[in-house]
Amino acid sequence: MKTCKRASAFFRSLCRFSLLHRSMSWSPRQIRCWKGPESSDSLSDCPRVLITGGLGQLGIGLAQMLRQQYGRENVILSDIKKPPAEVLDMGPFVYADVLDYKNLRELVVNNGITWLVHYSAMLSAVGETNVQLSRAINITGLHNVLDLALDNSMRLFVPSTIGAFGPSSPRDPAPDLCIQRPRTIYGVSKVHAELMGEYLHHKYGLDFRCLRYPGVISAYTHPGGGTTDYAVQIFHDALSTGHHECYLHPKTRLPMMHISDCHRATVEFMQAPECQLYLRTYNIAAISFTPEEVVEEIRKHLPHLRVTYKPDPIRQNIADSWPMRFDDSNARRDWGWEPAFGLPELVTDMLSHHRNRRASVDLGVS
Ligand SMILES: NC(=O)c1ccc[n+]([C@@H]2O[C@H](COP(=O)([O-])OP(=O)(O)OC[C@H]3O[C@@H](n4cnc5c(N)ncnc54)[C@H](O)[C@@H]3O)[C@@H](O)[C@H]2O)c1
Ligand SMILES: C[C@@H](O)[C@H](N)C(=O)O
Repeated sequence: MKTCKRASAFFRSLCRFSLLHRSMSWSPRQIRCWKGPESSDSLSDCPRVLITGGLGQLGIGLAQMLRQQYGRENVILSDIKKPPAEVLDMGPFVYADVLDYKNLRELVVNNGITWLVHYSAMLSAVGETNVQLSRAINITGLHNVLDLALDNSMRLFVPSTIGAFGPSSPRDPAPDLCIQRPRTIYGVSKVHAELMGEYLHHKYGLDFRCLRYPGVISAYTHPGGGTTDYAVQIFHDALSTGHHECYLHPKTRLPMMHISDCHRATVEFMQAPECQLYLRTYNIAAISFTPEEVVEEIRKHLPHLRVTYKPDPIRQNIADSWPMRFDDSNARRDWGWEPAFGLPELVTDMLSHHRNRRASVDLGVS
């Protein structure tokens, strides 16, 4: 609770500062949203957060970052899988299937949830192998959380992705607003989420917030069946066997991001006062690289790394339809987004985490 009070005092003063700072150039919209220091924008109340699909690549780390700011008990992780013991030790966990509306509603009501982070999804590559299930989880599940968020006046975060763009979108860079005609069920469901959330925001005032994440790179958690997964696997392989077989062509460029940048962006965006958000769906960018470029950077640390290329038609096709770079200038302007990790920093950090981890369980390094 102490952490929580400190955090809200900090963000209250930040909000006041930013409103004062912007007073020289107030637009009519900014004036409308200034409701005084104790308005809901002031974040004076500590949020109670529920994360769905929390046992995948991203949920556990986000829960930890939120718990550091708002307290252990105020952030509930949920999923349909059984959590490992160390996750149970970190804080509250509950079973929640996003297809079960009644159970979700009970959780929200009984726990006084005010922020909902909707992470459950089937990612791009695995989604193409089971379109029906993907449609259920990604679209029916989304409708359930939208209804819940609206009925219970929650702040709702739904991540979108570079996969929400398609071959007819501008690819280098892809701006926030442009043609979006993705060719995967994953992409179609994410465009649907962006549009439904924005519609409910404009019609009923739902506090819907959505970031389009690049491919996320993490050392401690494994990716869940996406097209960008090679950029995580290559670090495991580099330190275990010293050989990686890449399923993408060496020159396939995609936007990527270190997991700690992704979590920080999410927390900062959730904390941003409503009056600063001119969009409800923002691109966020950090790095953009090809397999060839990440290999070159890893070889500065591990010169013996051997990489062979065997493009997989499904994932190559998906990657070729996605943006090569993201334009995130709106996020930088509106709520101050700035990544910390470039490619050299990301590679150094990933290798050092993997080395430490392998050493801690007595595994050698190739
Ligand atoms: N990881 C990335 O690179 C990336 C990039 C862009 C966007 N995103 C988005 O971020 C979110 C989290 O991604 P992630 O990488 O952690 O995904 P993940 O695939 O690793 O995890 C998804 C989780 O959803 C859970 N799930 C599946 N069906 C469910 C159901 N019916 N009810 C509740 N939970 C269910 C799974 O058990 C799994 O733990 C997703 O919405 C994803 O689209 C991820
Ligand atoms: C990019 C992102 O949405 C996910 N990592 C995927 O490849 O499907």
